[in-house]
Order: sequence, then C-alpha cells, then structure tokens
Amino acid sequence: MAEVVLKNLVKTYTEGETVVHGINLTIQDGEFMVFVGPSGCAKSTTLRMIAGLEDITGGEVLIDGKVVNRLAPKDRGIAMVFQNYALYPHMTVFENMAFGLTLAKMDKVSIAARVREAAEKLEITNLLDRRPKDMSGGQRQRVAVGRAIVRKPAVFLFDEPLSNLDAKLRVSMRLRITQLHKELKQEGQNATMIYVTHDQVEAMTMGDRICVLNAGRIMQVDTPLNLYNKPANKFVAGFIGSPAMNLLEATLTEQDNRIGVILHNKWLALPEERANIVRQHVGKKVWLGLRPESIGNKNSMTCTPENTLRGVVKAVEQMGNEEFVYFAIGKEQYTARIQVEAAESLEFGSECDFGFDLQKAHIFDFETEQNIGLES
Ligand SMILES: Nc1ncnc2c1ncn2[C@@H]1O[C@H](COP(=O)(O)OP(=O)(O)OP(=O)(O)O)[C@@H](O)[C@H]1O
Repeated sequence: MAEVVLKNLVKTYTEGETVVHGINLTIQDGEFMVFVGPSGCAKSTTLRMIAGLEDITGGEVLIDGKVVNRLAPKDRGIAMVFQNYALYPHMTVFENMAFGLTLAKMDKVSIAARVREAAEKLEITNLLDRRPKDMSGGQRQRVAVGRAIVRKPAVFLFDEPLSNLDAKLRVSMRLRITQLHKELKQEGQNATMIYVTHDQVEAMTMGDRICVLNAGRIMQVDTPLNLYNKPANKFVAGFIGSPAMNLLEATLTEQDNRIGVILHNKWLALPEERANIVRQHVGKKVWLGLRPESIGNKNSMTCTPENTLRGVVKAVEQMGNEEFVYFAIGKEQYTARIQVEAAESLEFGSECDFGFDLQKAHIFDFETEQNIGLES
C-alpha cells in the first residue's frame, strides 16, 4: 500500500546526456500506472530510478511519503518483474519464489504457505519442482510474477515483462496481471503497480492511467479513454491508436461566416460546435487530426460536397470485421477504417470518394502542437 511520487526527477548518465528532464508525477496508492512511449524515451530509466537500480541525478522519489533516493532496492518495499524473467537457473520454481523470503529470514512454514498461495493464484502449483530451463517462456514469466507476489510488496514494478512472449501468450498474461491487480485489491492488498511497455495496446488495456513519455518528458497522464478521445498534443494523438491518427497540415479559414479548413485546395466546413471552439485561431496553420474511423466512404458515413475528397487507393488490409483502406490524395497518404458491411471492393489504383467527419476532428496548433480543439 503506497503512493509513489516523482518530484522533478532528472537523470543524466555519466556521458553527460540528460535523458530524464524533471518529471513530476503522483502514482496513487493502489493505482495501475503504465509508462508508455517510443524506444529510448526513458521509460526503463525512470522505473529503475524508482526501483533503486539507477542513481538519481536530481529530484526525489517518494514511496509512501518517504524520500527513498538513498535507500537500497531491498529496503524500498518494491518487487520488480523483468523482461528476461531473471530467474536463478539452478533453483527450482519453489526455491526461486522462496528466495527473497529466505533472505528476509522468514520462517519456513510461512514461506511455504506464501509460495503455495501465489502459485495457486498463477496456476503454477504443478511446476514448483521444475527448473526454469524445463519451462516455456510464459511459465517462466508466471514464476517471475509469483516471486514478486510472495513478497507482498507495496509497489510492483514491471519492465516490459511480456516482450519475450508470443502474441497469444501476451494477451493471456496481460489479463492475468490486471486480474491479479484486482484480486489483490479485493484481498485488501492495495498494490500499486507501475508497468513499462512500448506497446500501446498493453497500455490501453491495462492502465488505470497511462503516462505517455517522449524524450524523457511527460506528454500526458490520463485514463486510456481520455488519451484516445482528448489527446493533449500531436505526439499523444499520433502515438495512441492503431492504425495511427491521420495528421494533416491545414489552415483554419472563414468563408461566409463559417469556419473550415482548406485541404488539397478544397474548403471543408467544420461543424458549428467545433468551429466555435477554434474561432479565435482563424488564419492559423494547424494540424488536423482524424482517426481512421473518422474517414469513410459513402456507405459508412454521410458524404457531402463539404466533407468529401477524392483519393486513389494504395492498399486494403482485410481485418475480418472491418478493413483498413490506405489511400493517397496528391502526395499525402491517409488511412480509413471501414466496417466490412460498408466496404466496397476497392482495388489498388482505383479512385474513390472519401468523407472526412470533421465533427470528430482534433485540431493542434501547428507550432506548439498543443490541442486547441478541446472544450474548456
Ligand atoms: N547505462 C546507460 N548509459 C548511458 N545511456 C543510457 C544508459 N541506459 C540508457 N541510456 C540512454 O537513456 C535513454 C533512455 O533509455 P531507456 O532504456 O530508459 O529508454 P526506454 O524508453 O526504456 O527504451 P526501450 O523501450 O528501447 O527499452 C536512451 O537514450 C538510452 O540510450
């Protein structure tokens, strides 16, 4: 049970390169917080500073109200699960899971009870006598999670724990970890979990809140749905969502008292409520963000001369229930996501009219890249 607070956290490696630039973040007691961002954005470095595996250059880490900058990892009340499992190869599963408790000089009966309880939770009771080399990757990772659980830590830290597993196992393990978080809560162990991943599907499905990082800075901290529906800036808009949001250069213009954007030399009207929010920015260059599901054909949305552009189909990916249509207008490439009932049989090189649902448009300042289309 612990709140984790990062105050102006800075990391400079000895080579002099600052990779974490003053991060401020409060992770609430019992919260499942995901750190997500592209490779090299300092997710792991930040997590390792919380764990005590990396020196802190500046700022503070507080766990349960106490500054832990100088505490050894074992004294921080944390348990960490790594991508490579980090199991002892010469020990059985039981011994691996018991190891930390033995070091902490817990009595043997209590250790056995804790290990069995955790093994049952993770359905690995039948593996307790095996050694890591005789198990699959998924089983090893369950043991690594089990080793963390037995210690009943206040804070669980996960560093890309599912990256070495195949796609199907990743899905089942991610469910298991989120269920574990809920089960522990039910049992009164309000475990705070901090989970690092570069996989936005993991981030969206697991996190109570997600902290999106880029180049050592926080871009946005919010619930999965708010990140998707109200991205604070162009970076978050482009990072969260698959296929990625279409981001188009446009200029906000006024014609006959109505506000719209000029795209490919055509004026497209913004619906009135959207127009009112960005009225003060008329004349400015902006990034117009449209999710693939906000672009469609005449069967999937209302297409009018004021929201339609003609494009050339470059590729179609069939997903079963829907298809992703990649098309070009001039040099720009766009993605539309169309439900299979509405799909036309579009072939490479064919021309089609695509409707742009500007009611759902996200609008970002061209220079600052901040979202200027949010209702205040
Ligand atoms: N020991 C080190 N010495 C110097 N630079 C380092 C060290 N470890 C990491 N870095 C640098 O710090 C930056 C952040 O690395 P970090 O591993 O935290 O990123 P990440 O977001 O976890 O990336 P990935 O998703 O690829 O694991 C990178 O530029 C990396 O090269």
